[in-house]
Amino acid sequence: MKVLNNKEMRELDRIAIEVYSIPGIILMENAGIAVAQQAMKVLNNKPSKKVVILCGVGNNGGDGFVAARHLRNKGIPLDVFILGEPARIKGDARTNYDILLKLGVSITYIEEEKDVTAFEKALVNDSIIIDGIFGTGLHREVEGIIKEVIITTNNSGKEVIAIDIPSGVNGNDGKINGVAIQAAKTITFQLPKLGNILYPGRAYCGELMIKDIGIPQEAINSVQTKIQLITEDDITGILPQRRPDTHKGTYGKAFIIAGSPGMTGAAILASKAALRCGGGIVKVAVPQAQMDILENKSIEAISVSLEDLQGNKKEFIERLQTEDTVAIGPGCGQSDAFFDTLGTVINNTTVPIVIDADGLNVLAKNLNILKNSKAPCIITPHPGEMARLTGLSIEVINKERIKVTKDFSEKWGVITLLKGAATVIADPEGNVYINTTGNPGMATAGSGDVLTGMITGFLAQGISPIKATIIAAYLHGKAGDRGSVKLGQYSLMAGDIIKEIPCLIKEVLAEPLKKSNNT
Ligand SMILES: NC(=O)C1=CN([C@@H]2O[C@H](COP(=O)(O)OP(=O)(O)OC[C@H]3O[C@@H](n4cnc5c(N)ncnc54)[C@H](O)[C@@H]3O)[C@@H](O)[C@H]2O)[C@@H](O)CC1
Ligand SMILES: Nc1ncnc2c1ncn2[C@@H]1O[C@H](COP(=O)(O)OP(=O)(O)O)[C@@H](O)[C@H]1O
Ligand SMILES: [K+]
Repeated sequence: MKVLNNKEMRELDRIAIEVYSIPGIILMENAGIAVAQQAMKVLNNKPSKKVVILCGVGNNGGDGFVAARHLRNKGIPLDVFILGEPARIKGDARTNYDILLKLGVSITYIEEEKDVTAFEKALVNDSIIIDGIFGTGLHREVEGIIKEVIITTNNSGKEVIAIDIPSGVNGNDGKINGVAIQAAKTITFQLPKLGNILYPGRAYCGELMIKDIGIPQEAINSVQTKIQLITEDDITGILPQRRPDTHKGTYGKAFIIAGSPGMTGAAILASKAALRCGGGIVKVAVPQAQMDILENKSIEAISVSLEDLQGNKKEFIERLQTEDTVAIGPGCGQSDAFFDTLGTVINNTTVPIVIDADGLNVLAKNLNILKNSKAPCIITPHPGEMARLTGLSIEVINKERIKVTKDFSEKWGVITLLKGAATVIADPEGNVYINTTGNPGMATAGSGDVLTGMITGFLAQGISPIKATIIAAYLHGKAGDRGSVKLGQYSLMAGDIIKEIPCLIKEVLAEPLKKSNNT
């Protein structure tokens, strides 16, 4: 699903209105109805009902006026507050404002301190607040009386439904323009905005709902953007069904170089995750001393002595050429011998390579070795590893997650998966995919090793590098979400993420199976 910035959303509205002749007032009506319906759902659980609606003077406020009219028709007591000079209400918003005036709806204009007090007084008992102050038109810091109203709203403890995007959140990047409404629910229209998806804005949205307001698919197709949100629909049906006339070779050979003394777990987690994701044969190169532990804990994986490979480069290169994918890095340590091993892999592999963890830490010593690669490379840094690779601070990386990931992919010709909330994936062509599954319970040792194993398992089966990365990121986060529901975020461990993989894969495979059974 496309994710838009403010300008692209305005362009989409323009195309719907001018090219496809859908009157803007219809879009506003649909938007306002969606908000009113959501408010009714929330109110159904409350003994006494009242809605307080905050409206700015733009179209976000216009949506608020429409919601007010529909709630009034349902007999819901209302207080409408307007923030800003009413003379500035124009166009469709003006039409809807005038209707409210004709209906005699109580409207209070918040211009000075005493009006903020009136707003506070309106917040009685089980009232809820609808936030229609600013949407995609926010363009500078929120100050003065509006800032006060937002702070009062946040301190009130009332449930807030935000229209399109919580007021104060910048739709372009999720940053906060001074202060922002903390919503329980946000209803955004047609497509998510970047500010709904990227932190901190995403945290201000509460539960995000994306409602169709009648913009045609043709209009959506014509908006140029390279940024996509990964959704369940994108994942369902991508994984190939298993045909009866196949064998383990059909599902590919994955070679994972992982683990070192004290970190055998990384190799175990990655190999198990690769097998659970359907890789046919998983071989793991670990130091000789780790082979027994690996074989005890991951009985289906084949172990190989890393020292033997490092000692016999010719055999190492021959082995690399028989694999369908190679992953390198989890728990490997940062020795010179390992840096050399990474160079051997990069120089002699033509199948997709996944580089993670210590693979990235040693890669940071000389990124230019990437230039020798004839293989598609996928790198999976967390912000700390990305800082080592780029020389940027972790703070800058987290503030500019999309730009940093995209720039790195374009510069080095790799697929980059920047971990964290939200995970950003970019390819060398400048396409960006944002993943929002996952939770802070996954901030636990080894969960990145599981992700590496998952990507590797999908790659082994011949799924394209970008698709394998996208599917793995989505399912890894979703497995973490399921695990956290069962065990709690405090107690989730990396191994618990692996346990959730089988059911999730069954679910995303189920849809095309049903389809093929029906034909
Ligand atoms: N046809 C359309 O364009 C549609 C737009 N829709 C709604 O319209 C919204 C966008 O409407 P607008 O473009 O009118 O913009 P907004 O309603 O978000 O806000 C613009 C108004 O707020 C003022 N403003 C912006 N930042 C300010 C600040 N920091 N302090 C004080 N005042 C500030 C601007 O000067 C302008 O008057 C969307 O978020 C969505 O809710 C929906 O009705 C669907 C259809
Ligand atoms: N707050 C969070 N929200 C979503 N996902 C998270 C969060 N914290 C961690 N994760 C995910 O957990 C994984 C952690 O990986 P990583 O830091 O490499 O761990 P390790 O090196 O211990 O294996 C990443 O996929 C990351 O996106
Ligand atoms: K809003």
